[in-house]
Amino acid sequence: MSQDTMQLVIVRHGESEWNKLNLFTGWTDVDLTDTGRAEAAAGGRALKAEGFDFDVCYTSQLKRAIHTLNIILAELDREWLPVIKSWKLNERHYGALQGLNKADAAAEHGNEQVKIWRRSFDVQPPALEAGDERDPHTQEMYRDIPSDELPYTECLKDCIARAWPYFEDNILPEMRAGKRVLIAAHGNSLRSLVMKFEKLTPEEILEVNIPTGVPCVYTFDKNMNVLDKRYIGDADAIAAKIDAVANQGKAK
Ligand SMILES: O=C(O)[C@H](O)COP(=O)(O)O
Repeated sequence: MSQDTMQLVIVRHGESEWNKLNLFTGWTDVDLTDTGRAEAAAGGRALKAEGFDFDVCYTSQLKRAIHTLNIILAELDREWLPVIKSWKLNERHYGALQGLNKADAAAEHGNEQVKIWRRSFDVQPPALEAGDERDPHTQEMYRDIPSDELPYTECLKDCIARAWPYFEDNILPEMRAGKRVLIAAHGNSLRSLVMKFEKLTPEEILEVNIPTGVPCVYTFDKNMNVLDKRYIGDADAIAAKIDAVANQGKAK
């Protein structure tokens, strides 16, 4: 990397148990499926084949992202790298939709409503009731997080409001210092970063879907303008995966 450019690799976790069942997941802490583990391993091998190396890694507090990162690091023989976990990179909180089937929700509420819940910039899904068993305020995982920072639901705008300052305050300084950074996170926490990286409008981000387990490399100039963006892997297979994500919210 020349001193004038900065490189960042982002990867969405591989297929999770709830991706497979097509359930709204959000902060539900489900694991990867065998397919998801295989996707992560393939992503790691693709990075290795292209000669990528990293100095520091970031992920969320959710095991599907953590395990994806671990599998990639194993493929790269870099399990010793520092890994920083933050809830600020968690998936967008899907509120009371968490646990519902996306296609069933579309059959009940219509494809358009489900697309708004999934992809709109500033429409929140219905919120959890305080004390619901899914309420992060009651979960051990978040016991150190100030209660007023934890959500009951989030739209993309809310997710950006926590993920972007985290990126600017913690990750960007490492990139500016010349560190090669890998982020393993989630469909919508990564869409939050992508919207800011690519300066997309709310209309443009609506059509962005991120495939599972495929590393995406960004090259920035020192003012964080994107010079290049590319997914690593077979273009047709990646396009099919992106389509599959977009179609998850359609009635069968
Ligand atoms: O939280 C979820 O259900 C997924 O991780 C992302 O879902 P989406 O593509 O429906 O937003």
